[in-house]
Amino acid sequence: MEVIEQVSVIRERTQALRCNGKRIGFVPTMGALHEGHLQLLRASAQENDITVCSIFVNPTQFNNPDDYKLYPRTMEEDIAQLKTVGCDILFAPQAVDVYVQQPLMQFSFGALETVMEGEHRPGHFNGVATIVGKLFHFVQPHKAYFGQKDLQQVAIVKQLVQTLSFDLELVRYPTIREADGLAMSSRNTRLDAAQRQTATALYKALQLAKSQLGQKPLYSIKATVEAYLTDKDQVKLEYFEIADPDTLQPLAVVEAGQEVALCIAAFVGPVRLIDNILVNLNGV
Ligand SMILES: Nc1ncnc2c1ncn2[C@@H]1O[C@H](COP(=O)(O)OP(=O)(O)OP(=O)(O)O)[C@@H](O)[C@H]1O
Ligand SMILES: CC(C)(CO)[C@@H](O)C(=O)[O-]
Ligand code: BAL
Repeated sequence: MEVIEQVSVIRERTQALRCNGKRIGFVPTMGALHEGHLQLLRASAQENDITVCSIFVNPTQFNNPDDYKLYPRTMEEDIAQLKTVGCDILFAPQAVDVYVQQPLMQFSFGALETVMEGEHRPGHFNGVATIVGKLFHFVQPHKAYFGQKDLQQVAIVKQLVQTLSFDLELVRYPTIREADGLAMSSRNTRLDAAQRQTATALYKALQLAKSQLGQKPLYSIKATVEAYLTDKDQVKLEYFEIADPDTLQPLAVVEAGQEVALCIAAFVGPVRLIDNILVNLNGV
């Protein structure tokens, strides 16, 4: 596996690969790799000639300085893992090389950025769109892979691709979970043993809500989830929403045949986690 740090080098490398007719798959990450990332990489390796992974803890998408400072960084282990999943190129740039031009461009994603992650993490999606746009220019992929765990991020990136006419295919890959249901996330490593145990409450809350969909009104389901999590030590719910899976707008009612996204964000101790499931309301 080739490791490239410089923007000018990755540009030249991927440009040459494209000219030679190679199809490039791309998995952008912030490192501290886990099985969720590895599955995206395996899918890319299977579906493309060349797989590029980026590792960059992007400062502009963090709204909380402690979250940025404490974000896990495990480059040596990451490199070892990447070699096992058919990754051809690791792009691991420095912030000074990525952010030469200031100030940042301001994006507008309309209603998509006023709810959930957009509402609770001011500036987050502007930072995500900025770095993802830059990475797409640097890597020039044919196909880019994102996880459903960050469902709203996928919708933002889809809009970015459409608005700026990037010529690539987006893949939304299902969420990979631990055996007890907790969505894999790099931030899970910041949980202590008790918090790790408690963190399963997020997925359980989603399952509880799912079991009531079609049986109870949505406001009552939301109240049930809030009550369930209020009882849990060290858990502070930020939001639970029942939303349209494409627009991410909260729904007031659901209809038979509709697909809905159940989305949650909560602090477990000092660590903010998110999760979601998609539910198809067949026969409701
Ligand atoms: N459990 C998972 N299953 C599938 N894809 C995932 C999972 N976790 C992360 N991804 C995806 O991997 C890509 C890189 O994510 P990132 O590096 O932020 O990891 P992360 O585990 O989501 O970390 P954190 O949530 O702590 O920021 C994103 O597209 C993300 O949605
Ligand atoms: C897409 C991404 C790599 C941009 O920094 C990040 O938001 C992530 O890891 O989900
Ligand atoms: N995995 C999404 C990136 C973030 O939390 O900043």
